[in-house]
Amino acid sequence: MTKTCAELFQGMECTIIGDGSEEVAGLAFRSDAVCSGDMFFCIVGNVVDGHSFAQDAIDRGATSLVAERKVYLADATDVTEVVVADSRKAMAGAAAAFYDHPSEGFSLVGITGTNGKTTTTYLVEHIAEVAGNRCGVIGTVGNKIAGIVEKSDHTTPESPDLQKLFARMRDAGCTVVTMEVSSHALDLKRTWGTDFAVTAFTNLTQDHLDYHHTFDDYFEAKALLFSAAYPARRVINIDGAWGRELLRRCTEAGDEVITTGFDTTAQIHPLEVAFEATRTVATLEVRGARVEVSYPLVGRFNLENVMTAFGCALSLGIPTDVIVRALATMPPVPGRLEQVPAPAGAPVTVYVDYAHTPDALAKAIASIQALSAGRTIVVFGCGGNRDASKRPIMGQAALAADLAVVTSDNPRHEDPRAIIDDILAGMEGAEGFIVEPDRRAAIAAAIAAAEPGDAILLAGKGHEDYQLVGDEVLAFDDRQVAAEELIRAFGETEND
Ligand SMILES: CC(=O)N[C@H]1[C@@H](OP(=O)(O)OP(=O)(O)OC[C@H]2O[C@@H](n3ccc(=O)[nH]c3=O)[C@H](O)[C@@H]2O)O[C@H](CO)[C@@H](O)[C@@H]1O[C@H](C)C(=O)N[C@@H](C)C(=O)N[C@H](CCC(=O)O)C(=O)O
Ligand SMILES: Nc1ncnc2c1ncn2[C@@H]1O[C@H](COP(=O)(O)OP(=O)(O)OP(=O)(O)O)[C@@H](O)[C@H]1O
Repeated sequence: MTKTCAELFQGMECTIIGDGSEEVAGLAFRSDAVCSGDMFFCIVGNVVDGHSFAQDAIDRGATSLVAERKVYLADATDVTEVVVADSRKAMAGAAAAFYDHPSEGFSLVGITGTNGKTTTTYLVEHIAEVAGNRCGVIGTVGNKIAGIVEKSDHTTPESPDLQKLFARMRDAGCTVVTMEVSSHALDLKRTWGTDFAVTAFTNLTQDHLDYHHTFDDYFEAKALLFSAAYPARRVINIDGAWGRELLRRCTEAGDEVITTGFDTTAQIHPLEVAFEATRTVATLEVRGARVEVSYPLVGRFNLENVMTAFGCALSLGIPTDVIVRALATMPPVPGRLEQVPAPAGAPVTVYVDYAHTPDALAKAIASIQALSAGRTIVVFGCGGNRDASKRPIMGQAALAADLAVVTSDNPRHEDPRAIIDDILAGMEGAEGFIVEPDRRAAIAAAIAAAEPGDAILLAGKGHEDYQLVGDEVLAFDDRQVAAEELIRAFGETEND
């Protein structure tokens, strides 16, 4: 059912210039995407001022404008103009109203943190499904409605796209939706006006300082999800100082909190753990009770994600025995410590992992080392036109492996060799690493350098099946390339 302009802004502080009674057909924030009857939101961006596209939007058929200053109207036109203090907040609020506040129609779990968001959302989805829910998922790998996956452009979509997606999930009968909430999204108010049942924090380590500039600002963006703007039950990993600060704030605010982590004071923490080749078996203390879990994910960091997901599931009211049963059958998460199929008898094991932050790279290398008796070889690079300050730290982290192969990872508009030079600044004094800007050749070099029993970690691209070079999206899938190079090195027959 369509809404009028005035209905979308009911209860919001704004000045409506014009009639306000016409129906709004849709919401647009890009002038070139405007359709007839749309409401166009003028947003002051980091690159351009969206107010300068108001005329363009009207010419394309917009019948109402939302702006932070009066931009368009000569007095007697049939275009309604809504003047607000903050166009992004207004857009998110109007979008929630446009779709009848869909997030109130299911239990929404919002997960934020530098690493582990995707994995934790998948874990919560699986547990909720086993508990009998129909689920929606929103995140980096794609959006899922009751098991059907769609590609996504953003980890957390812009508010009109997000609310539309929520509405589709509500209309499809989803009872639990689990979503990744990026720091960009929180800062840009994409989730404003959304009703969360549970918000969860995984960790905070270096990333995205190209956008947030300082660690404090990065943290404050994440912390918004735990502020009065988003009342919810909280799940907080308290292994790091940032998590403990969040806990302090949430406790002070009187929020209901479940703490998780290796920290023995956490309400959910491990007592004993065995990291096996294809699964992890652990005894957890869960709010004072001993709980045995066994799940087919590997790596120490995944235990952190499992504990966070456990906390989210308890916050949703899912019983412990159902959570334990669900964890036992957890499907793999695409591109997260995923083993590449190898020819029979190939003496090396190759893993693909999405580690593209220094902390993730360090933890992925440590996880591989714990799984493998041989040496660990890491192939990695850093993205172009993204946080350059993390490059030398990634280089340093890679030195934990026995051999590092430095290569390209979505160079975008930067020269791959210049990116590699930034990485090498963190590897000064180290010996024996290989530099190979061509990612396929780098993977081949790692396989050629491997000795029987070695494990190779291809870090950075995970589930991605492309390489971003300039404006081009070139087909490139680490999993496929590694499988081909393994066949080239060791023959044709594949293992199961
Ligand atoms: C850094 C960032 O997030 N930027 C977002 C921001 O862009 P901006 O402030 O630069 O916008 P701008 O280009 O100056 O334009 C200002 C306004 O004019 C409008 N415009 C612009 C040109 C035009 O011809 N017509 C028009 O109407 C734009 O739609 C915009 O509303 O606002 C735009 C929409 O208003 C977003 O599309 C854009 O996301 C860009 C595409 C992006 O790449 N974002 C990434 C970094 C992002 O959000 N990533 C996180 C996850 C990160 C992670 O964890 O890895 C995510 O949640 O996806
Ligand atoms: N709890 C964790 N702590 C540190 N590193 C982790 C953790 N969980 C996953 N990782 C590492 O981060 C990589 C990405 O994991 P995941 O996709 O779950 O995180 P994310 O927060 O969604 O990342 P992004 O925001 O970049 O999509 C994994 O491949 C792994 O290397």
